[in-house]
Amino acid sequence: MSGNKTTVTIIGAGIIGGAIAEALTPHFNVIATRRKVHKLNGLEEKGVKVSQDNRDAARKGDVIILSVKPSQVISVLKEIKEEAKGKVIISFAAAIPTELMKKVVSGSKIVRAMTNTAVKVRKGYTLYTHSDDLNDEELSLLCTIFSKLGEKQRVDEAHMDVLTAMSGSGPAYIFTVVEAMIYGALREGLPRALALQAAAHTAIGASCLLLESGKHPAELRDMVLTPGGVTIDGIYELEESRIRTAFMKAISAASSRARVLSEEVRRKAEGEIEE
Ligand SMILES: NC(=O)C1=CN([C@@H]2O[C@H](COP(=O)(O)OP(=O)(O)OC[C@H]3O[C@@H](n4cnc5c(N)ncnc54)[C@H](OP(=O)(O)O)[C@@H]3O)[C@@H](O)[C@H]2O)C=CC1
Ligand SMILES: O=C(O)[C@@H]1CCC=N1
Repeated sequence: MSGNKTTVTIIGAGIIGGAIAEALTPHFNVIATRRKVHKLNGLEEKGVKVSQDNRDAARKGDVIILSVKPSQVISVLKEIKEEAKGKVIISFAAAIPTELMKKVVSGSKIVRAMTNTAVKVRKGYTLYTHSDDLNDEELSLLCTIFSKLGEKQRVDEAHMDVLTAMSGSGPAYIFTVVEAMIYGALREGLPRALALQAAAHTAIGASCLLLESGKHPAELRDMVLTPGGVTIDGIYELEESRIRTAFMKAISAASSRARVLSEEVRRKAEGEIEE
């Protein structure tokens, strides 16, 4: 705690850690680390304290966020083990189970979270699961931290790999769809900027309608299909391209990759823990 504010330490402030640092800075004291510390100059200008020293940053943090690559999680946990004792560690790494992290830092309380790059505009969707040793104050702090990133939801850890493939990876799929729609419009001669605005606002509107109406997407899609009208011809083309199969396969492939990654890290970590 520095002054009245809680200190949040972010270890591995790259794409997602940097976005989290920016989102939390107005509300907390934030310390961010990475090895190439000069790359954090932009964050420093926004009020984040930057450092190369993970252990010192972990010592100063009331809560520690880990946003290094999955393959780096275990070695960073070992490095900060003493400084993180008794504290909450929130890992945003894909595919690393809480139980594996707990083996390395048994004296810390572990939260496994997944969010997405929409944190940059405070519209992230954060899924999280945690060990059962967090007290009410820590749980409340957790909710405050996640709500500064966008929407949040606690889930069963069994769902985390698929949710990583859905919500963590999801912006990449949505951008693929939006990009493809823009290309379609360009083929028809629409100006580039107008095509982008039309695709992006349509995506926002459709998402809001889906969430607010509570209706199934199939029902909402049907409402757009005027008999003998325009949209059904577009949908006919998409169905011929097996677009739904393509997306189903994408989610399955990414989920499988998360499970493989998890196994790879576990095997490597178990070797290191036994040493
Ligand atoms: N990108 C995304 O959309 C999402 C990513 N994630 C998860 O977040 C994590 C990070 O992903 P992402 O931000 O994309 O990757 P990045 O490579 O952008 O970020 C990782 C950061 O960790 C730093 N780092 C590496 N080793 C250390 C170390 N020993 N000590 C301190 N910092 C270190 C790296 O900087 P340097 O080399 O300078 O040390 C780098 O900036 C992953 O585990 C990923 O699964 C979760 C949700 C979404
Ligand atoms: O692709 C990845 O592994 C990370 C996790 C979710 C989004 N990016």
